[in-house]
Amino acid sequence: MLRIAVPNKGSLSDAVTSMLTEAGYRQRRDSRELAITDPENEIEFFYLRPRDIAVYVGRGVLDLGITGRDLFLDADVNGDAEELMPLGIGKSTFRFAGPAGTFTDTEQLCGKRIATSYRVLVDHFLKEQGIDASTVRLDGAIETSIRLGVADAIADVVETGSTMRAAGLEPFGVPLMESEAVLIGRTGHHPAGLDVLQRRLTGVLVARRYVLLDYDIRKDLVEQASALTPGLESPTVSPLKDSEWVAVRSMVRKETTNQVMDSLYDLGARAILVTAINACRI
Ligand SMILES: Nc1ncnc2c1ncn2[C@@H]1O[C@H](COP(=O)(O)OP(=O)(O)OP(=O)(O)O)[C@@H](O)[C@H]1O
Ligand SMILES: O=P(O)(O)OC[C@H]1O[C@H](OP(=O)(O)OP(=O)(O)O)[C@H](O)[C@@H]1O
Ligand SMILES: [Mg+2]
Repeated sequence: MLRIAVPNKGSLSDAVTSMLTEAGYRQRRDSRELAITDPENEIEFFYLRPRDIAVYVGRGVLDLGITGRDLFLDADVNGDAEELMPLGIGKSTFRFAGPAGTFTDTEQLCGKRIATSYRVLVDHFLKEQGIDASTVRLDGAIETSIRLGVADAIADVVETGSTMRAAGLEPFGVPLMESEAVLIGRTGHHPAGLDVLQRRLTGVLVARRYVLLDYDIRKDLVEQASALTPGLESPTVSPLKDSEWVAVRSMVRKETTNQVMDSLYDLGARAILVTAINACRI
């Protein structure tokens, strides 16, 4: 049985649970459940603090885990765990910030105190950049630390940026990293069932990112139309009763759908239909 750790609460929890449900796995109904078994898929889910997940995987106690890339790196498991695939959810940027108008560059952090919940990540970055600053490890509400005099700057997760703005802070310098939820596994280990899990998760990602586009087009325009809708491999072209025309079916990135439809219409395509993809295996 495959044993996998998933976030029990926080920003990643609901998104990861939805993704696993879409991928056909049983998920807990009650947030007090600590673990559940999905016997049909031979997989066991353990609901753990996202910050701890890399530790369980790195020590080989659990086969796999889903956590934030930033949390994974901050757990500092010495290469015992590795990132297997990004999941496109829980996206954030990790940035330095200070009182508006104070800092413009990370070099100005020399000799300053930086508050963060991600001390390993920040210390590593400072060392790499040769910046001699000290870090203050706090659990949360990092933004308040400057006003209370515990730190001069902060390093924290930014999603929309509204928390920082509300605290009168401004991000500065290059971001330390871009994060999102990732599937992690023990380094060099390939447990039975991992391939199926990855195929299913990829299926969810593709179903979320693409739609199916159908349209009719005059046969002599099919090459030009295919250039607009190349699909993942190659569009399906089927004959119509009217031998001058063909029907084309192709997968298209969701966010480009309307532009592609406009271009197809201008080219002469008609009966352009968009259908959502519920599930797929690529
Ligand atoms: N708006 C956000 N706030 C915090 N973390 C976020 C946000 N958006 C995405 N994330 C990601 O979620 C993970 C942090 O989740 P975690 O559960 O540890 O903290 P949290 O969501 O702040 O919850 P809490 O502070 O209540 O424990 C990180 O990988 C982070 O990059
Ligand atoms: O850029 P935003 O969309 O505003 O989101 C980022 C903020 O959300 C998180 O705080 P959280 O609400 O988890 O509180 P915490 O500091 O107690 O963890 C994080 O630590 C940032 O403060
Ligand atoms: Mg938080």
